[in-house]
Amino acid sequence: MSKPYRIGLIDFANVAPINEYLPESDQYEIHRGVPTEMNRQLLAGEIDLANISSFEFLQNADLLSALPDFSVSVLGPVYSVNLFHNMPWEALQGQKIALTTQSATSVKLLEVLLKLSGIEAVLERNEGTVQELLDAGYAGVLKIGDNALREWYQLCGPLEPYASVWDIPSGRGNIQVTDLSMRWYDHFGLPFAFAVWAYRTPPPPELVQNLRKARRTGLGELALVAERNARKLGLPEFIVQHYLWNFRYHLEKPDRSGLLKFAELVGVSGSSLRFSE
Ligand SMILES: C=C(O[C@@H]1C=C(C(=O)O)C=C[C@H]1O)C(=O)O
Repeated sequence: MSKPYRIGLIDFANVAPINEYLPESDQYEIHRGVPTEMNRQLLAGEIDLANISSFEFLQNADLLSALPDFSVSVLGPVYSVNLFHNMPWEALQGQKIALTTQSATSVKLLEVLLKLSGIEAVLERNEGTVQELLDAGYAGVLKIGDNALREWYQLCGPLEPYASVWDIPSGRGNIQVTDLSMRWYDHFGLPFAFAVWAYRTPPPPELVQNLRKARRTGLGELALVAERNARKLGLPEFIVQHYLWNFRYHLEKPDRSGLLKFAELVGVSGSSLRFSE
């Protein structure tokens, strides 16, 4: 019997509406991890297809193709890709910023956004809570995924279930939160695509169909997905529900335009990108 196809899934709540509904099959084997682990494993050939950082896809366009209709994108705020900083954005010039080790895309996005403001900061990988890292002398801390969402709510919450989005605070005390995809939107008016589903070996059609079915079921049952993940994260259900319904999972034309803009800014030619199944 030939080796089963290996798929890598990021175990963040933002992909739970797809991942929690992907059935087991003897056609494929499931691996799980944070984005940087999935990026590495896909490039090392340890897995065949994975939900990976869009920046890694751009950088390895010669090796990778992406499924044409899957992404983790947002238009405006994402709530889970946050720079927490204890001085104004403009004052970050020359300051130290701690970067999560889980991210490739968001680290590059931060670099792009700082550069657009003419800011050169000292970027270093370092893990810890936002408070620990600020106490250690960093002026900014970049977090993504579940940790970022939790730290954001800890700082900016509690919120009333029926509060207007316009009333969400963007920080507390001396800590401000810059939501990177919101800042991207302010610059370009485009969605930002954080992740795509990329592969080296074309996937069995059954897997692609199962991913599409999983997404449809998961989005249809979003309240249940939110309830389970809220429990896991220790957050109110309405927060996780709002977080999840805000994502754009289909890599539609606006998301591709955002991805192409990002490609241009990081010096990758859009025509080198392959989207097929
Ligand atoms: C929106 C997010 O997107 C994630 C961010 C990634 C990155 O920065 O490399 C990779 C995969 C995405 O799922 C998030 O996890 O908060």
